[in-house]
Amino acid sequence: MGSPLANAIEVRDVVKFYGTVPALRGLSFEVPEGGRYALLGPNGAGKSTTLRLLVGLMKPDRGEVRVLGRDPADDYSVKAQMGYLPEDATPYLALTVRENLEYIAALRGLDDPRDRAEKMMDLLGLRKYENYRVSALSRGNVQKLAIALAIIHEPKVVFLDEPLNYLDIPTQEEVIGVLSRMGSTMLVSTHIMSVAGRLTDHILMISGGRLVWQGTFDDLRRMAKEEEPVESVVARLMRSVEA
Ligand SMILES: Nc1ncnc2c1ncn2[C@@H]1O[C@H](COP(=O)(O)OP(=O)(O)OP(=O)(O)O)[C@@H](O)[C@H]1O
Repeated sequence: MGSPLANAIEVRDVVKFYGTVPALRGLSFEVPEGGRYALLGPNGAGKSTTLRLLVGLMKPDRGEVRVLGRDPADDYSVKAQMGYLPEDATPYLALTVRENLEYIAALRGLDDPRDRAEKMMDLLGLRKYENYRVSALSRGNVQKLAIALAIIHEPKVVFLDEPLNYLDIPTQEEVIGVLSRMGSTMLVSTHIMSVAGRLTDHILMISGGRLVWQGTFDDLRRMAKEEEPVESVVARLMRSVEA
């Protein structure tokens, strides 16, 4: 479906209000198939809203969003090809780790939910908690399970909202390894530059509901003055827009 150069994600002139609060004010960007892009911006920039529109939970007030060429709010077949990790995702609290994985694998229509659950537990180091109810897990292990549930069906396009929240450093490395080995198109929302740098190779910087800059990490590094850390280049770009 589509040529190798097709865009997996398209956001065109999108405006979104919550009541009278503007969250997005004419946001546009594209992510090519197989691209690994970060949506980087300060608190309240509109990152989570953008992901909610892209997974079809809401519709834009103006403009359009497309995933694999289709409107995610109207087309259920495209949802089968997407994975979504919301911010602070909570799996079913009364079910065990294994039960959550098998249940979601079954709902996703996968051939062998049990096998798939086994695979995800091994991949994300959840095996020793397989019979724990979610309510008894540490917050970090809840996050790992939520990531496993988002990618259990090997989606073509993955939307991850602050995926490394709550994870300790070794676990972050483990999760970065798992996500990096996936061939999916990936859009990762974060306000932390180092998270963007570990998981993606292209930055979409947003502030105040608009795209303010985009480019690669090399582009950013080239913009750095002598000895200037990349984080400070990002802060400079954000300030230049707010001013
Ligand atoms: N349910 C809501 N009702 C009213 N306003 C909202 C709602 N959700 C978000 N907003 C507002 O919309 C704007 C964008 O919010 P959004 O959560 O998309 O930003 P964000 O970049 O994800 O922020 P954060 O990094 O803090 O999660 C903010 O001004 C926020 O206060």
